[in-house]
Amino acid sequence: MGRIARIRAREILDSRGNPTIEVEVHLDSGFYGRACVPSGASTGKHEALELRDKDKSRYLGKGVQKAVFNVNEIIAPQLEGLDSSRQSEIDMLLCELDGTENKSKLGANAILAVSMSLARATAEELGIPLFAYLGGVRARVLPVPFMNVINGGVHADNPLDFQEFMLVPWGAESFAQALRMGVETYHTLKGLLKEKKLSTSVGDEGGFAPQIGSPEEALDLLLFAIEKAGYKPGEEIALAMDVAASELYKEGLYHLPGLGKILSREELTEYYGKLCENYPIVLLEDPFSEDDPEGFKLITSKLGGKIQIVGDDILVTNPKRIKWAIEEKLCNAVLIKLNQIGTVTETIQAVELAYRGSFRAMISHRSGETEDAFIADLSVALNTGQIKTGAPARSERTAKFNQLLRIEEYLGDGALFAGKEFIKK
Ligand SMILES: O=C(O)[C@@H](CO)OP(=O)(O)O
Ligand SMILES: [Mg+2]
Repeated sequence: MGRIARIRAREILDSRGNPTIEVEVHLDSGFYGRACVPSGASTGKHEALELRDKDKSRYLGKGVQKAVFNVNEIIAPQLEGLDSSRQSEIDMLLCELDGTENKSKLGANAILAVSMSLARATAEELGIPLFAYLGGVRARVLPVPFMNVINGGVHADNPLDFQEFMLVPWGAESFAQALRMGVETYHTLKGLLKEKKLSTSVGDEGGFAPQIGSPEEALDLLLFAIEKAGYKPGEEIALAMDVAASELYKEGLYHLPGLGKILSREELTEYYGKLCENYPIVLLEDPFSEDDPEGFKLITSKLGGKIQIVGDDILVTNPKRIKWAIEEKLCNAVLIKLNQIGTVTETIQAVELAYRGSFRAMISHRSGETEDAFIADLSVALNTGQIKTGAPARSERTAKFNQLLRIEEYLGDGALFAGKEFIKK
């Protein structure tokens, strides 16, 4: 296999106009792989460290020149000459070179960009698609797209307390059909908002950010849009929410200013129970704070038999934390974000661990994204059956949807759309 000849990093921009890192790994055979790293806004405090320069004279302190330097000057000399197909070995070497628990020395952004472009370079050299390189012959499940069409929380400037309201077109026969169902509903929703004289401006992930405060109002709008677009709510298109509750948690209570309420863990659980009775909700992400495992335990005991309870901030794609969540029955699914942990190998390990504990896994984008569609390939490679990558109307999000369309076409009759089976409890 090809040997690593040269590694180059550079500073580019993400979808929020903030700097991020891009890396190219060139092999001696002439093939190369390129990858860009995304960036979160509602980040978990146990995430691997995203290295930023803090030099206020450049990009208001958000530059990533230090991470670029670490790749070009520290990582590259160590990796040059190595066989690029030894992904897990090289990923472990990267962890060793860093030497810290949270990749704070070299930066998880620097390390991940190398890890991802390494995988891509090898796939290029082998002449096979990235998903096939990462997943082999088993990789054939096209995920149900969880489409975040109403944004709130720290991703939007509206009063909605909950961060994401998602369409789940799980009744489709193929990914392409699921995407079309979601897109039609998205455009119908836009018309509906206009009719109601509500704003059609969008949040960070391309979902609308109307000036509404209650989750019920958002969910009603979605139900109405689904029906108006000609689909059956629940049966054909279900709903999901990422509450991102770490952002709402202060001194043991959940502050919901948009709704005009401050709720205890028990009251919030009751509220979720009612929402799930009244709406076809199939998944709740981060319903409680990363600092409130008791809340997670409570809701999983109450609703975990019916719907997916997904841990994002609380688990941060970290195998150790996922193990803890399985043992303690904190939730029954895990959100998977490459940059929360920092290498491709550890991300795959996190998913495998989740499966062994009978957890579901959902591959996810970040609110600050790039044109890189790595996660689309990853979702098929690992047969997760579910992906969330925003609304279908901004290029950094459609890049992932479009890549999934290509993969489905490439797999032909071998493709299997996840549908309800991968989502339903
Ligand atoms: O909370 C989340 O799940 C993500 C992605 O939707 O947001 P962020 O990237 O801001 O952490
Ligand atoms: Mg989340």
